[in-house]
Amino acid sequence: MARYSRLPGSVALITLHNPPVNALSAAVRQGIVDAVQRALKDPKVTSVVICGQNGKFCGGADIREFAGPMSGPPLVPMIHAIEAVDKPVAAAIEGVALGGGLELALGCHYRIAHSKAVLGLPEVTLGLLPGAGGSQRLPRLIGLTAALDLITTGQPLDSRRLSTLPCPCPPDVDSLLDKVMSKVRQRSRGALAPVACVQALRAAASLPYAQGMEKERELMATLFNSGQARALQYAFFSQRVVGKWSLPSGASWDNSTARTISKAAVIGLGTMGRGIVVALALTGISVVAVETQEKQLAEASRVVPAMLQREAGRRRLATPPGVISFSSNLQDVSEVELVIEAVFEDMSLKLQVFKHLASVCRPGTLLCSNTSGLDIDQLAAVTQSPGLVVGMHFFAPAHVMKLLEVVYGPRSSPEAVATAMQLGKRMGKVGVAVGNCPGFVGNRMLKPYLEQANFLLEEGATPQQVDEALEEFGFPMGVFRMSDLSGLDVGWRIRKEAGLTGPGVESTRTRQGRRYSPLPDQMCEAGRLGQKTGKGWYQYDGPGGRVARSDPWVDIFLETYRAEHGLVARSITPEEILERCLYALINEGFNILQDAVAAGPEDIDAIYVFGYGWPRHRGGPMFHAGQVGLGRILERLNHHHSHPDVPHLKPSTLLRRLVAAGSPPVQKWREFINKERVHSQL
Ligand SMILES: CCCCCCC[C@H](O)CC(=O)SCCNC(=O)CCNC(=O)[C@H](O)C(C)(C)COP(=O)([O-])OP(=O)([O-])OC[C@H]1O[C@@H](n2cnc3c(N)ncnc32)[C@H](O)[C@@H]1OP(=O)([O-])[O-]
Repeated sequence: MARYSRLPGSVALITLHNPPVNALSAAVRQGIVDAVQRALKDPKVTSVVICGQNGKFCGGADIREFAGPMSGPPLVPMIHAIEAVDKPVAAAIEGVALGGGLELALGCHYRIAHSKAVLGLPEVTLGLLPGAGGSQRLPRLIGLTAALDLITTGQPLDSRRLSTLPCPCPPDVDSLLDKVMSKVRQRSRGALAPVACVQALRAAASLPYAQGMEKERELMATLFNSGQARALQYAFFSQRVVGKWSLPSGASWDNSTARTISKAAVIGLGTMGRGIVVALALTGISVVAVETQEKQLAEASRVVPAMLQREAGRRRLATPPGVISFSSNLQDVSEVELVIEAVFEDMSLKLQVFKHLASVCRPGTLLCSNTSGLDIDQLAAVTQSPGLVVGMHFFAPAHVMKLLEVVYGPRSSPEAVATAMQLGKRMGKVGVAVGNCPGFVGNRMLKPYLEQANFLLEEGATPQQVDEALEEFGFPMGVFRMSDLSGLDVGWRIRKEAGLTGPGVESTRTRQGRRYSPLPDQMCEAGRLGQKTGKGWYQYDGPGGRVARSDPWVDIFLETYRAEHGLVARSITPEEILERCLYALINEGFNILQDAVAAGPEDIDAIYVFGYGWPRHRGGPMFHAGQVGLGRILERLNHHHSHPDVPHLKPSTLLRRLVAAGSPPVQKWREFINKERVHSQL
């Protein structure tokens, strides 16, 4: 027989009871069948354990029964039925698990054995074979070679511990490990942990257990004390910290209520708009996708459903995607709860769209702009409810990239911010609430970084040198390769709109009172817009080509430019490239914290890790500043700033104050900034 009992809580215990070895007699089999049924029916039971009475799991089929006609439930379907139940079943093995006993355990979902337990399939010694699934399940569990040995000899085994087993390896183990190592190094450039993981597994494959453990200990000690582990753990927490957003008004994630959106609209179906439509639909939201240009609308109606299908398939979604309806008429957004405008990055066009939306949408509709840096307040000002306007700055491709900057203005309501943040979360984004200023956080910091990269070209560096230094640091792509990918004309248009370049603007190296490098403008004027034209800072196989090769044209172009402006090329080290580009970016990060555009360093770091390719194992720019040492950053900024031809590196007041306060760790900066603000030091 088999006894059924329910342990305190939710575990059902089935105890085989048939002394002396709990052989699987007809009565025991019947007992197991009944007990399993009971466990399944009891809603309080969530898992089942099978064990044997008196410290013996089971000695196998009852050999005595073989002599006569079989009665009771047959063993094979009984074990099948156990394997098929949807509550987890574990075999707790003490003493022996032999023959049918081990086959019963193999049908369970988990097996746990006492160190002194003996397991085996001795049927062969009785002129049989393991006929209750043992010959089929065991090789699947332990591999063919070991199963062959066990089943053909019938020899029992001690219950082995993993530490006593050799590591099963393919014959070409070294080439496998070499291949994985080079893949890992390429994928996670400069990251220590993935490399150490491969080294630890190499030790498992090639060394006895004790030596393998020693290697594991050594590797772990190195990782544990590395800055990278601290950076990655910081990145883990900063991702969570940004979800707990707060606004200067005191509104925050825990005192603001978000609306649940079920119907939304996207205006403008260029690259960004299409990605946003897909991202929304993937969450189950019904989307009205509006595009007024006929050609663009026809193309989007063809491309977007395919994108959605591909992405839904890739994510194996539980929720079916929302329905997308395409329209050329802005009037069709009148019934939605939220609109995301994603038209061309042109203020007058956006203002026009917002005015139109304000008249078409029903009162209370949230109006969001996917701008990468334009003034949200200006857009809010042309609507009846400025409180319902926020920026939702997505990153291309919008259905893939994790970052979402949620931009609030002084008039944005907590409800609007909470709704945009919650919507971002539903889309699987890392939403970061940021204040309104040109470029918000990400692009505002990018500007001095790009400026320094251009100045470095003027002073003697090549695009390759700059890119190599940045890629060596851990960026997936250097600044010039990235610029070729996204198109040089994007920045050109913005600079033209800002009056920095274009017809009538004098070609000097100082514009609007600041040093300016016209190099990128001149590249655009020469038709070199990047990958799309097959030529940019690099040359490609043709328009749309992906493989960047250095281009002698660019070298001559730079030499001519330097000659025209009387600049003498000097040799520039990778260290200087990193200092000039990264410290400029970091310095702007301090200005942003000082201006309260970002609530804390974690917000900036999450933005850079999730949206700008900052290597995660370096935590983010602000964390990196802490690791380099704030004093050192300040000293290098001062050094470069004092040079007459390296402008825009004046150290931020906040950085100076932090250094004066003894460079507190990054986790203390928020508190420090708040205190300084109270005492009006910032
Ligand atoms: C369509 C068909 C489907 C078929 C399904 C096939 C299922 C399966 O693959 C076939 C099997 O399991 S084949 C089975 C595979 N299993 C095996 O071959 C295991 C055979 N058993 C052993 O090797 C040893 O008995 C143990 C190591 C279990 C205990 O050793 P120990 O502590 O020195 O004790 P001890 O002194 O040795 O025995 C004590 C008493 O128990 C008695 N008894 C024991 N097993 C019995 C059994 N299965 N049955 C009945 N009785 C069994 C034993 O006779 C003795 O009785 P007695 O009246 O007091 O004299």
